[in-house]
Amino acid sequence: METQTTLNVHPDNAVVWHRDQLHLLDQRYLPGRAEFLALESAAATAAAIRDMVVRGAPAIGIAAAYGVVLAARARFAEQGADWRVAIEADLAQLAASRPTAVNLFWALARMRERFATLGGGDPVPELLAAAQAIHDEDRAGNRRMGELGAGLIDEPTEVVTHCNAGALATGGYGTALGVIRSAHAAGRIHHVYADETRPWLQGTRLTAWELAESGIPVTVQADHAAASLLATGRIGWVIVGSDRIAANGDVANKIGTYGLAVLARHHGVRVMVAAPTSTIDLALASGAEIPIEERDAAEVLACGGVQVGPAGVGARNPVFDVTPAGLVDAIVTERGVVMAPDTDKIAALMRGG
Ligand SMILES: CSC[C@H]1O[C@H](OP(=O)(O)O)[C@H](O)[C@@H]1O
Repeated sequence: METQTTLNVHPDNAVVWHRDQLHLLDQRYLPGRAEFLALESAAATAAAIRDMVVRGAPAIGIAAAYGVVLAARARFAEQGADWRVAIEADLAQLAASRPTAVNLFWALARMRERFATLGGGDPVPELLAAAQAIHDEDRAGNRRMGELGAGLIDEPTEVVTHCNAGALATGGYGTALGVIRSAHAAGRIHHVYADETRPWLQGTRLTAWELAESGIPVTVQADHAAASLLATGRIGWVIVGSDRIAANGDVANKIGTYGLAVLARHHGVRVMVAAPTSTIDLALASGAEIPIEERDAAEVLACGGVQVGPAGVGARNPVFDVTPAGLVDAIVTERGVVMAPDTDKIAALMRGG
């Protein structure tokens, strides 16, 4: 883990442990306003995840892991050797922050597993090492996914992406944008069309910023413009991330992904989902069991923080949907690629087969 000497605003620095504090690049206002929030408690970390200061499945898990370190420091100071009992309330608060990204629960479970291995002294040094290992593994895995995903793109093409599955959503480099970065470097992607991704505009604000910073040609489009673009035949792949993948390969991702996948199949465009194996939830047989977060209706009735809908009108705001495995051509993970995913193939991947 590189030691952060300065908090420089960069997509790879969405989550930074710096001078014994957790620093989050506030993604609610990027790219216009770039500032870090410094957090010193699990409660503040849970609030930051809930309020989408930090967002993106792996980044949420990494932030929560550092939130456990903050909790352990406070509980050990208060309770001494009894910190393990008191900290459970903090883990529950972190687990309640957002329901869909399974990486949150995976990271909390991995941190809790370390509790049993610790002695009676200060748990912070070893728990900090555990959180940094989660962070470093995620960043390294994204590089590997980038190589594997780029290898699926057999000729130079243009692609569509949805939401932000970039460095900002992960420990660095990105999942879907990691594939795009690696494929662009290999000369296999020469243009990216980024869906704006209403209502939170992760595409317009975050993906466009990341790709522009990386020197990758990017064009933002209204979400519904993807259909006629796919009809042109110019697009080789739709490349997206994921928040939770069920045991049969069904994929939960940002709202709109399912419709994009239906359109892609209709127009013969392949769909690639890039996600670390920490996003795969073998406990869920299918996507029907994935909890889908509903956020405040006000997010739909506003744009860029400005109310645009009439007062008194209701709105629905599911922020994820589920794409059936049958519409996914490839799931790319750090352990390998699953083509035409199904339960047996996912199980073999997770066994290391
Ligand atoms: C690399 S996971 C990115 C994933 O998370 C996003 O959701 P949110 O911005 O609400 O956290 C979106 O589903 C991305 O594909």
